[in-house]
Amino acid sequence: MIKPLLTLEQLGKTYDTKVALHDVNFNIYPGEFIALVGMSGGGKSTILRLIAQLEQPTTGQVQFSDPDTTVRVMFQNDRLLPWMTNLENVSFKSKDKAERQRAQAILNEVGLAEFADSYPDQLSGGQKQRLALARALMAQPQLLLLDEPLGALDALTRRKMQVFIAEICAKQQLTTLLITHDVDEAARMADRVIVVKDGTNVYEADGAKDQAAARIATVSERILSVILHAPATAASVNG
Ligand SMILES: Nc1ncnc2c1ncn2[C@@H]1O[C@H](COP(=O)(O)OP(=O)(O)OP(=O)(O)O)[C@@H](O)[C@H]1O
Repeated sequence: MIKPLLTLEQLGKTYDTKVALHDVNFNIYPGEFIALVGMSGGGKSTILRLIAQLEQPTTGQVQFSDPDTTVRVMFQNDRLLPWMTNLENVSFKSKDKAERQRAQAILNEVGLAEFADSYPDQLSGGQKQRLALARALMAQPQLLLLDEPLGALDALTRRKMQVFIAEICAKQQLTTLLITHDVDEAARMADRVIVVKDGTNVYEADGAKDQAAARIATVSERILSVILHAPATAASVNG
């Protein structure tokens, strides 16, 4: 049996009296692309912050099979440094020649070869997100967390970036967790879609990655119906 990269076990988070998460249980396996989808306030970002260890859970745990697993997060707000060139944003101004060459190779990989010496403000929204992705890839993460990375893009650029990111992650067999409000995006990009509702994971569906449009539509419809209608009870967790 394949060992999970990490396990979320009975995970819960309470802020003062507000229960943000309760009874979250799922595994993430090496190489898979998971999407967490659900309505605003459901708890998706809290799950991501607990996985990234930016916060500690109130109950339960996030258990990595290897405690040295490298995790990187890419946010919607691209967090690029405007005073550094695009190459420096990826290499973090490393003095090491091999590191600079690796940064340039990653820039080439994300289609920004000719933008190495310009600055983030000279890039379009989609290009900025490619740069943010390049920066995350530079760390050679075993787990990439994507927190609504495409939310600010226009519809066409967003579609292009969905394909682009899914292809890069598949090519590098990079374990990826995407958070999104967009049910179609989840179905299109992920191997597995987990619906998060009222602070817990209520449903899982196989994604439709690389499949025909009709299948994506069917998967999306099923997920949407769960988001809108299924009660978020413990009995339906993973059901
Ligand atoms: N620091 C905090 N203090 C108090 N409550 C919080 C805090 N962070 C999150 N919450 C609450 O926890 C719940 C889950 O929030 P979370 O941001 O995880 O949801 P989400 O599904 O990611 O929403 P969105 O899609 O809008 O980002 C919400 O009710 C939110 O108000």
